Amino acid sequence: MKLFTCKQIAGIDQLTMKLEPVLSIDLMERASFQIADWVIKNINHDWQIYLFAGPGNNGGDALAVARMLAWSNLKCTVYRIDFGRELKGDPVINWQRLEEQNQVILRKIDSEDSIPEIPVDAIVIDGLFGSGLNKPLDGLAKEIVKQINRSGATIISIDIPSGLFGEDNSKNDLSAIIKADHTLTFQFPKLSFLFPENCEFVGDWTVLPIGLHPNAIEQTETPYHFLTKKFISGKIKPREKFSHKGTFGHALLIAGSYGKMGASVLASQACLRSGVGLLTSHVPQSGYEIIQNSVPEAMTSIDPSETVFSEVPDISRYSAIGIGPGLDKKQETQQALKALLQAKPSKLVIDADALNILSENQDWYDLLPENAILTPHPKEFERLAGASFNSFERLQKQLQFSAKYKVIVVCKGAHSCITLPDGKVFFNSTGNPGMATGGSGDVLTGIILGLLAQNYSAEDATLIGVYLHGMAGDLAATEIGEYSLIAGDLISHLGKAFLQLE
Ligand SMILES: NC(=O)C1=CN([C@@H]2O[C@H](COP(=O)(O)OP(=O)(O)OC[C@H]3O[C@@H](n4cnc5c(N)ncnc54)[C@H](OP(=O)(O)O)[C@@H]3O)[C@@H](O)[C@H]2O)[C@@H](O)CC1
Ligand SMILES: Nc1ncnc2c1ncn2[C@@H]1O[C@H](COP(=O)(O)OP(=O)(O)O)[C@@H](O)[C@H]1O
Ligand SMILES: [K+]
Repeated sequence: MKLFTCKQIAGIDQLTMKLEPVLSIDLMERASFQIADWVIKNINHDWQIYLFAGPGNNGGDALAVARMLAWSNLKCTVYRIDFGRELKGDPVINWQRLEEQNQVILRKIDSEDSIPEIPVDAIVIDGLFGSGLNKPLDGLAKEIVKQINRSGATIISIDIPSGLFGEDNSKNDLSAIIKADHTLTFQFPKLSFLFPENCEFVGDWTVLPIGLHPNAIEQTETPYHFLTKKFISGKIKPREKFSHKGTFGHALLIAGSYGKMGASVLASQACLRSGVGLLTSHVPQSGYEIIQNSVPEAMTSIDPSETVFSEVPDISRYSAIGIGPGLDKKQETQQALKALLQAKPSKLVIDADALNILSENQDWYDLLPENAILTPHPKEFERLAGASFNSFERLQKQLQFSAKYKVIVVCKGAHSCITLPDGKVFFNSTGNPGMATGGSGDVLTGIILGLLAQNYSAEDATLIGVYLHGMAGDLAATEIGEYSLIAGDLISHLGKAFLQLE
């Protein structure tokens, strides 16, 4: 699914009106109906509803929603912010319709004194400002936001929490943003919803389709995408009847050190469960029995060192290489990693300590093979590319890194963010907090490696791998819950995840 900036969404609205065609007031009615329908289905009807309406179309939505909720006999009061300017356009029509309906209490807020006290057991519907916000809120608008946030009431924001920008909030006043419990957003999630620091404002979010025109969406170019099941399913290749293990590639995994062999075991098992033909796990001598006993399907390549990775094996027979989980950062490992990069493997996934070694030797970045896949978590990315003020800034750094070194970067998190050298960005939609547990990342490395070895392109191996990994986590969580989920559960649910994508 494409993701757009608020400005682009406004353009898509305009195009939809022309192409469908549909009048703006009717599009607002359609959007508002979706909100009202969700509210009616999801809230306690005995509770008092406080709707806050701003001066623009977000306020217009709130006015229409109030009318629709009153049809269902919900107890509504509308508070319209009055900056002393005349309402314009569709909000006027919706104000008139509300007056004519005469079932909703209508109030204006024109000073701090007229901001209502809101009881804890109320529902607030926030239609103050939407995608048309043009500067941080201040004055009366900010006071209303603060009062709503203080109330402890359940807050439902229309389209976007008022005060939050859809993309960059680096310069925003964070004390002047609604902290919603739920955000009901039209047609596309806004980019800022996908950044962890905005979770306190956005709460849970739901996308409500409002029938924006497919041609308008198609015509509007964007680098941003949200991974969907349909998109990923379309990339999975069926296994041909006469295929054999040679068809599905031979992966080499360089992982594990004395005391951290679990990383090698997890990544190896995940790689095998991802459909690879053959896997060789390169381990230090002390890891030999461990890997043989726990992953009998894998072949082994034994390092001369007792404890760490110190020497690159002959890489010519492998279709793809994964390196990093549990590797440690000893001097001999650092030199062996450099030697591997100098050998220019054509398909490479780099994770964990291999990334940490790289960040301590930044002059090696130029050795990174084109389309290498780097899978840092945010801290590892910070070591690679420097600190960022927030996730939006980090995304800019990630894009620059991908473009400069022609590599794919996966910055892992709740919505893992994938950047490609050509500037495309993909956010993941699967996964859950149960996956925030040691070894989850090792599993991802194994999955991506397995797909790469099967000759998926670096881009597809990354997108499928990240999506599948989160999906396995979601399937595991439905069975055993998030608390007890451990990395091994991701591996045991990979098969079911593949089945859902076939
Ligand atoms: N997406 C869709 O498909 C559809 C979208 N729809 C809805 O439209 C919404 C977008 O509406 P919108 O463009 O009218 O902007 P909105 O957010 O109401 O705010 C603009 C108003 O606020 C003012 N203002 C701005 N910043 C301010 C500030 N800091 N402090 C004070 N004032 C400030 C600004 O005044 P100005 O500064 O321009 O004078 C202007 O009056 C969108 O979120 C969705 O809910 C649906 O109805 C139909 C389908
Ligand atoms: N809250 C979350 N929601 C979804 N996925 C998550 C969440 N927390 C962590 N994950 C996923 O779990 C993995 C954790 O990787 P990482 O931090 O490298 O773990 P480790 O180093 O322990 O293997 C990543 O793929 C990340 O996207
Ligand atoms: K809003």
